Amino acid sequence: ESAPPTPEANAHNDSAASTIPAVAHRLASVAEAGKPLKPSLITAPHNGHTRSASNSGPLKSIVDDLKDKSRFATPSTRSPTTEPSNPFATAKSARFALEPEAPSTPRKHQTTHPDNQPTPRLRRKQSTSRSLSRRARSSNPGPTSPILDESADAWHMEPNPHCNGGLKNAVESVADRMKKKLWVGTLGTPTDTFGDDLRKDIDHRMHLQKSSLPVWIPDGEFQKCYDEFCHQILWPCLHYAVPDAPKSKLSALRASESYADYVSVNKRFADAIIENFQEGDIIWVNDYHLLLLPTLLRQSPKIPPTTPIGFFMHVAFPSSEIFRCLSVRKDLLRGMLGADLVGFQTANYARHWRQTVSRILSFEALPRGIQVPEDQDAGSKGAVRDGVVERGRFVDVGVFPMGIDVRQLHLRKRDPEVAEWVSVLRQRYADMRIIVGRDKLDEIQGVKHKLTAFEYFLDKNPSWQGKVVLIQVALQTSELNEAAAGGVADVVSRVNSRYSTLTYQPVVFLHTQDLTFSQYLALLTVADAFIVTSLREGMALRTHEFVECQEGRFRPLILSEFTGSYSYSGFRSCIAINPWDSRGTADAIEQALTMSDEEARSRWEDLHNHVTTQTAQAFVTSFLNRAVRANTEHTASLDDLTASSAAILGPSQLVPKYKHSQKRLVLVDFEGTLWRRDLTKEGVHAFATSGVKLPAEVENAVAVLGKLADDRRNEVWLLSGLQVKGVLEAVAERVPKVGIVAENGCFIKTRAVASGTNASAKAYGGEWINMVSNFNLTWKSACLEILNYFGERTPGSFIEERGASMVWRFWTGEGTDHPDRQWAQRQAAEAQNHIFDSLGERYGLRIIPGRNSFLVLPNNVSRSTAVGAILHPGGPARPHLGSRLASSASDVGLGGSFSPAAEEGPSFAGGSYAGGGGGYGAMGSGDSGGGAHETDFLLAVSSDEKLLRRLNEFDGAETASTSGKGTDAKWRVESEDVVGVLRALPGPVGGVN
Ligand SMILES: O=P(O)(O)OC[C@H]1O[C@H](O[C@H]2O[C@H](CO)[C@@H](O)[C@H](O)[C@H]2O)[C@H](O)[C@@H](O)[C@@H]1O
Repeated sequence: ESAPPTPEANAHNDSAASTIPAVAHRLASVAEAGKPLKPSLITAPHNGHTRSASNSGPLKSIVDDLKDKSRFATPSTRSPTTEPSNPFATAKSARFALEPEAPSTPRKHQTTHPDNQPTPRLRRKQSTSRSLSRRARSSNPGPTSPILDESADAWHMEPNPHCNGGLKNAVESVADRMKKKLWVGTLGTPTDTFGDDLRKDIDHRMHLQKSSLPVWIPDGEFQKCYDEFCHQILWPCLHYAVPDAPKSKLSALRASESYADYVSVNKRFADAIIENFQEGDIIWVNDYHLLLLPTLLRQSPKIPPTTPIGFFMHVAFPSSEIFRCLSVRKDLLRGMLGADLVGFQTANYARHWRQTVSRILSFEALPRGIQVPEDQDAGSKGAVRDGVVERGRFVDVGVFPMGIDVRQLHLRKRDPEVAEWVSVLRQRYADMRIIVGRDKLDEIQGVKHKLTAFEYFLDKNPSWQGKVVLIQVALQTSELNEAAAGGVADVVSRVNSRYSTLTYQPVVFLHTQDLTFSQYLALLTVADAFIVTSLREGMALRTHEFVECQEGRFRPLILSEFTGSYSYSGFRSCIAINPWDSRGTADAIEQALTMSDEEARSRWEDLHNHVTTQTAQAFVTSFLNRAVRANTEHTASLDDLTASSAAILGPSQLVPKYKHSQKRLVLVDFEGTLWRRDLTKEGVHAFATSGVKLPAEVENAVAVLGKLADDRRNEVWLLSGLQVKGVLEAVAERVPKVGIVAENGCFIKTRAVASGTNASAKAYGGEWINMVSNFNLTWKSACLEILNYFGERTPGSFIEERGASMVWRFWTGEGTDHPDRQWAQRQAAEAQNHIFDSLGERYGLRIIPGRNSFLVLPNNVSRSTAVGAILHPGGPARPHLGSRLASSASDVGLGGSFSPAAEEGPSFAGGSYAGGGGGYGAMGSGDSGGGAHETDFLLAVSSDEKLLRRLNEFDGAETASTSGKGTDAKWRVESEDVVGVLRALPGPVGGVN
């Protein structure tokens, strides 16, 4: 994949030392001295290499192959040897001839063919796949043995064309803002024979000169990890090719062996990073080669939880239906979940990943990320209660489109050498149109599809024969991948044999190593169209480069709909193609070649607008900022947790403060805390109808709440996931002064209070407010249908239908290892998938998986949003406004500035209960007719850790967790003790109660 250049770094073949890059960015204050570093690849000392990872011999260049084939297949149509197909080869001699008049720019920017390098043939061998290059050198002494370095140094560095140049350039583009950084990666050359002294020397120089930390990996292990597991299993799968497709050369057994090496490589990276870790580092792990690394790092006691870890996936991510074919699917996903932030190139890839995690690991997938339950998180234990995940770690998921460093490319294309080659190319193809493509030579990038379509185009349009040339630049990949792409050479050969003449060759097939970056930029500049036919691709930055180079010409881009680039609106102004449709692609070629300048320019402007706004700089800064923010949010409460393991709450901790407070807010969970429900079908249904008699346990608890609510200094709220009808209705009747949150925030019953200061004053409030009245609830019938279907297959399961939400209880028996439970759990996962797929996005639903049940409810509604509404001055849950809002809720949305659509409602932050202003005194104003005091006592007893964490933001809040496990709350309390603690709070002194 091509990428923008930097003055010292050639974009498409120059990249960081890391061939598997993980980046630890040190944002320490020490400024990096000197110029930006030139990316490097270490080459082996010529006499020290005996690696035998493979004995297959050097990879034969496909160009050579092609030339051989063409020679035999099309003798009559070959261009004369004096005019080779490579335009640069021809032009080069012309250029040399012109040199006295047009002095050539020294090749200081040129990294593909530094002047001091060996022959191109040898260089091509060096530039094959990282591990294949090792093979080439190890098994073939003589012409293909390691580069003989005659300089004083025993070894030297050179660029690696297979690295992610886009990433390297992106990071360098913000070098001025990133004071210190360290690239962590592999060397891209066999290293088994390197002795200790050499390794130390390399470590030292890489660190000093390249800010790089080499990870030493045995050759065989690297080869299996990279060429086998990464390229034969993961890469195809991530690009929608099922791993066990017949074309895959790896048996299942080999795949699992190579996975062991993948694990090992990831561990070596983890060890290297951990050993070199410095307090304050941000760790940025890049791409699919290192999926396990985030969790390996997160589990290390040497990496503090406050270290931001970001993971970015440069390549595509498929639908869960494809990913689930991987035998190690769970391990890979868990590996990624160690990050604070997981980033993707497009919203679709991000969505696929969230769905895959939800389906395969059964974790809650929210629009903003993944909730990892505590018992699934590294090293912690806990439970999910009544369908609500109480505690765990949150992993943010975001979309960060990779871009190019437009500024640098702009500078680079002004290089006189580029202009020189532009003029050479114009002469060379004076009467012809040029279509350019640049791809990695594996099946996924669809080179064969492109060539087939081009052949079809020439066939269908004889008038274009002799007038258009396709210049295809190819980046070699591993032997196996190239085999999979098999047939490219044949198609080139066939097209050339069909349409070549003495002076015309329709397809010019070049390797990246056959041309310099200046030449490539010149090609992009003179191109009449650029064509990408990837069957699937993460982004495709070469499209960005083409657009930038077309400033002034504005010729069109022919782009596969299956690239990341295409998913951005600016890129919709390309000529879109389905690469599998040769006919359609041929039509697109014709459209591109005949497009009016006016139309082409208008399309180009849209494309260019994207390229110049979604830049490399924007990519790096937004990713790192979000990773830091995510970590800050995730660990804010952990600080408290680690500092104080919550003590047991008893009345003595509350009474003094309570006694001396005037405005109090008490929030208490209902089921699971005040009421231990019978969760059998009979037990649940017995209390879900109107007119139920409250169980004694509940009667007792609500009497205590009622008494508290009688104190006019107190505002008491019951928090529940249950529907209104049934028990909550009865509670509301029994204790009208207690406010109630039902269905996790879908409904709120305001407190019934008196408006004046004496007992005869008129009571108001006490209405049920529908907080989701603007949500379309028609999803419920479709959801019921799905659940009924799965219910029939899951003995003992039943549905708990509520007003705006629904619970499927798939297991009510004992034990977690029961085979029937395992079956039920699988059915539950399937049911969730169906609901999520068919209804999730359409209706804005979320699914919260529990241990034996799952809950389906509207997005962005939770106990936290409900408490936001309670705290919000003048909000829908304020008694004095309740009546008005009850009737007009659907007109005004969800109440003034408060809106549950803001995911978790209004921020509670602010350090006082008053929230954003107006004073939490509004809470008391219902009773007092307008008190201006702020609440000075807040007690929350809950198992909802998210809620407790948010309430902790208020100074002096007394938060108590009933979850029975690790908590961020200030206190712990057993559910059965809650009523006792509340009862011990002193009754009112004076007043009207
Ligand atoms: O060949 P690999 O070492 O396995 O690496 C995979 C490819 O990574 C880079 O491309 C990916 O990232 C680009 C920048 O974000 C993106 O534009 C592209 O679509 C991705 O596939 C690298 O540039 C390629 O050369 C590698 O093949």
